[in-house]
Amino acid sequence: QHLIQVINPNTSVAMTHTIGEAARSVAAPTSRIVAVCPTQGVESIEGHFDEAIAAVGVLEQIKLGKAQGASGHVIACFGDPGLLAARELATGPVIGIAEAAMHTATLLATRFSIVTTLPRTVIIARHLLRQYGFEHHCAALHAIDLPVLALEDGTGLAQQKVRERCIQAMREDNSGAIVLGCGGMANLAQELTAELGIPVIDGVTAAVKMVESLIALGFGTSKHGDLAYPNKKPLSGCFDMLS
Ligand SMILES: O=C(O)C[C@H]1NC(=O)NC1=O
Repeated sequence: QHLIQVINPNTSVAMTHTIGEAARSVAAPTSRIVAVCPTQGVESIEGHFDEAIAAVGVLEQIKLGKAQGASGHVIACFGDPGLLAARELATGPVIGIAEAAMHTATLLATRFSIVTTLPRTVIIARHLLRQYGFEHHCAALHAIDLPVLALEDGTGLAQQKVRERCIQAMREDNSGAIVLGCGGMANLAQELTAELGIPVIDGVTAAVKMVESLIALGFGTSKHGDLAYPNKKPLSGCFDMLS
């Protein structure tokens, strides 16, 4: 059995549950999924400020996951906050849900669209497309213009908006696939794929399978170069927990 730690970088317990359930729904019998979120931080991540705060919580969870024997880690927020810092700390593979969903989309279609929450998250997704080299693969980005936690408010409004935006994207963008741009949308992908007849990709499930593949191939995060373990030095104040 391999323990795979799935980290929801925001502190929403409801979203952590949604993410954990999605991860378990695709996990191999040889995988044990543990879904966690930071003990302190921000309840939803909707910009660079939130991502900076969340990144510290991600690092704390990576450290805890390593101590529990995790073979790999998923960062289950569409901004992939703290991804490279987490890779320095980790021994096993660390996959962000944005990169996982984007990579998966490029294996299934020549162009994909992204449906996410807020307009400002669309801009951050553009930064990620550039960082990961997928700018030319992404036909368009759409926002449902609702806050992240609307996905957990129980009204179903956000889920309906995601569905409408996906249908619109399929009609207008000439994309062969759609990427869901929020960890809280993880439980929508399967139904939307069946209804729309094109791959609607959630990064949580995609990342879990990628981590499993890398573990099965015998790969961990490279420790040669800039993802080597951090240089040892004293960490003061609240950062002592990362020592
Ligand atoms: O920015 C977003 O919409 C997505 C991102 N925020 C968050 O708290 N979890 C996420 O996946």
